[in-house]
Amino acid sequence: MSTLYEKIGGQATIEKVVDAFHNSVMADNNLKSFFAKTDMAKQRAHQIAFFSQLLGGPKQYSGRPMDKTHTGMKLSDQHFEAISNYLSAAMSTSGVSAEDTSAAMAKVSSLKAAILNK
Ligand code: HEM
Repeated sequence: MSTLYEKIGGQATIEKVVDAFHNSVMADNNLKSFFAKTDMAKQRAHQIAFFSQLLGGPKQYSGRPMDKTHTGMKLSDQHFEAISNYLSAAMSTSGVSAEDTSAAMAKVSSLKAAILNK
């Protein structure tokens, strides 16, 4: 059975998704300040590895776990929603089908409690 990672086009699609996602986040005045001190090249590599792994691709993520990464950011439901919406839109514009996008977003939603540290 093919994984979601394979279905959407593997690494190449995930790279496109992460680039479109980062462009949207960094153009949003309510979100970009969170990343003021972030090395975005490293962030890009970690996001690509993280999403690949989350969707059943190679286990190559070497960053921190989601709760530790987002500790102290005082994130709200609205922040999570805004980021999720950009991610979902980035998948659509990168050619991921509606069905695969919603399956991927279900996996992202399952991380909500850890990311919000709740
Ligand atoms: C929607 C689900 C989210 C996922 C799947 C996610 C995933 C990640 C990943 C994989 C990293 C890299 C960790 C590392 O390099 O060790 C990261 C870092 C980061 N995330 Fe998220 N994140 C999410 C939501 C959010 C939200 C809502 C915010 C704030 C609005 C946010 C802000 C950040 C920041 C600022 C960093 C970089 C921290 C640093 O510079 O060290 N994330 N995230």
